[in-house]
Amino acid sequence: MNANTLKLEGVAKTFGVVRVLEAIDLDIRQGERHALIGPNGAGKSTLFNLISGAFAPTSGLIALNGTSIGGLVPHALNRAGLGRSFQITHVFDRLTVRENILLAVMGRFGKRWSLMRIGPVWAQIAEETDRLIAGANLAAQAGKRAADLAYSEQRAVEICMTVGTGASVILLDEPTAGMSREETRHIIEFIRRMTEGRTLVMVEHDMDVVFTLADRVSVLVNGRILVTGTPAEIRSDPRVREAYLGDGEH
Ligand SMILES: Nc1ncnc2c1ncn2[C@@H]1O[C@H](COP(=O)(O)OP(=O)(O)OP(=O)(O)O)[C@@H](O)[C@H]1O
Repeated sequence: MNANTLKLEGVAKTFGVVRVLEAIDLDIRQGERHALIGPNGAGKSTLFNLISGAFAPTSGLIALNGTSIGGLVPHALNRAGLGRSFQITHVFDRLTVRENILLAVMGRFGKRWSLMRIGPVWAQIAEETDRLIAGANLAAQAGKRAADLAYSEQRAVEICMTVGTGASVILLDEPTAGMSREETRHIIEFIRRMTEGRTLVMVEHDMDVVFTLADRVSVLVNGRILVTGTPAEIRSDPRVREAYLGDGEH
């Protein structure tokens, strides 16, 4: 049994002649919250896209619980227990908050949309949907169309949908992008609650979020992992300061 939920070994990605990622080794441990940070253009999104199956690696191994997943299509990854939320919101605008989240939870229970939602499985689906809605403080919005929500509320719906699929590894791409301080504070608490007992991998620019939420942080610079460590280790690492935190950009 492999203790590392997600393992990357020698992962590289080139686009044409451009080598974007090189020799990436990364061990994401079961149950940890792991942040990927780095200066603009370091390769964070590319790495995230490789892990979530949007791109296949040019070389190297990506394994989930000891099984290679490199190059699997997203729905196959989903079945393997990996759930991804996107930087660009992927909720269904015309459906209500509850319907959106219900859809994600239904998928987990292998159910399709139906008007006859009776029986023990549907009761379980409804219960889980309501638990997510309550956890995200979305009860007052449950009957509203997703299109009519504030941006931060749409992001919360999206995170509920990702968690609702039952994924044991949750991937979040800049979960607080475009949010106010207050919204950010709220969503951090929400993510913390929702990922309890699961593994979280996130790309995040906001250092307050990273240092508050992450158990470990990997710093990516020029397509390579410069260092992986606890927030305290990362904060005090002179290489990180030089390469990233000290560049005055963030
Ligand atoms: N499809 C592509 N074709 C060619 N080059 C690409 C492609 N996607 C990304 N790149 C290049 O790869 C490098 C890394 O990009 P990436 O978006 O992964 O960085 P990032 O760390 O996420 O940056 P940011 O913080 O600005 O989002 C950049 O130089 C980018 O121009």
